[in-house]
Amino acid sequence: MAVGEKITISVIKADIGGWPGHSRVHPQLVETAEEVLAKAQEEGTIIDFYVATCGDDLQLIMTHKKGVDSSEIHGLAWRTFEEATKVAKELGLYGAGQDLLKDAFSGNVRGMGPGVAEMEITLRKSEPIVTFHMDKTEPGAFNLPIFRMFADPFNTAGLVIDPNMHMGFRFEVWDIKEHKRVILNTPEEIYDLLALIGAKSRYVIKRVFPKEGHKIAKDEPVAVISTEKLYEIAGEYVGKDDPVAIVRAQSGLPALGEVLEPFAFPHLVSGWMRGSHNGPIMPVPMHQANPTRFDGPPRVVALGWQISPEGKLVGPVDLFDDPAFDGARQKAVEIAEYMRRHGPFEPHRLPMEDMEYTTLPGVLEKLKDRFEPVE
Ligand SMILES: O=C(COP(=O)(O)O)[C@@H](O)[C@H](O)[C@H](O)COP(=O)(O)O
Ligand SMILES: [Mg+2]
Ligand SMILES: [Mg+2]
Ligand SMILES: [Mg+2]
Repeated sequence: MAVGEKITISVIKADIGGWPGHSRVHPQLVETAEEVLAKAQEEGTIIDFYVATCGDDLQLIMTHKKGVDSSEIHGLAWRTFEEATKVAKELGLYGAGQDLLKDAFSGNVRGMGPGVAEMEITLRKSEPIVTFHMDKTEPGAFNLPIFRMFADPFNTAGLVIDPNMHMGFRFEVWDIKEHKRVILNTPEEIYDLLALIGAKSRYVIKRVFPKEGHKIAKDEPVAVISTEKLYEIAGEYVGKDDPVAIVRAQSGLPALGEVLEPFAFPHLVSGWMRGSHNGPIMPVPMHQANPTRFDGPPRVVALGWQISPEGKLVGPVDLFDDPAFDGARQKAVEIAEYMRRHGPFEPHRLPMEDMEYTTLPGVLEKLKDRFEPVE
């Protein structure tokens, strides 16, 4: 492994049991995952790994040479989750195995419950990356911050003043209902992009790419977000997707501080209690990523890394463990209070269309026959 060679970074995550309720991951699950991954590292399957947590989600961060969608790496993640699920069951943790929706692994964890963000990149001389980890929300929660990082000159000064970024970026957007995708160029198609990604429960940013002429090849992602939709897999509400993302930084890409800047504003996301409420996303260090109030408010953790020339993960640096984000946390508390005062009313509660994927239709079913025509 050396600078200029291809390396893959995979973040694969699943909720395999909460402690207590849906609030956090028990340390024994982290230890179990570490043991399985350490063995895989010894055997040479992966180069390096780190086991992170956000709320009740266990997150495996791995570097390797097997490319994206590798059955070996996905199989390793699946086995790791299975081993940790055994421990979750022994401890009687809540919702043990919650996100493992299929019984047997079939080559790829996509569509089986876990969330996946992976990118294969050509290692730069110095490779700073940030992995983001969210709990109690959905992939569309990344739309606003990723847009700001790569397309908003009021967030990212480099778009205006760095000749290496001035040409803008390309956004791959998925329509997660119709299972289609489109690539839009910024800055020229910013309004089209916003027309889609403002509808964050349907259109989600999957990847960001550089444009022709950038130092990084045009087909190499500079950001990738997990976009799995659990309710479509399970056919019933089994918790939110709780997405993850990987973002590369510096040297013709947003600087580390430009990557973090969008989270100084705790924007409203859907999720929170029962995946059914809008609320602010609170940027927190890992030790504070434990949703409590009304099972929330939703959290986001940012871990900073340098990838060494050998492909090692040098880190993590817990980036929101900084008083510079105290204001955002305080603002999130204020917004949480304001939203909570609405109780079961929209727009705190999600609109009916989004409630279809929760347990509410089960409640409405019993009223069905009591409706009569209005003259
Ligand atoms: O959204 C939630 C959990 O999501 P998650 O597991 O983090 O994907 C929680 O608010 C639960 O929906 C809530 O605690 C009720 O849980 P159950 O009692 O139905 O398991
Ligand atoms: Mg859970
Ligand atoms: Mg969760
Ligand atoms: Mg979940």
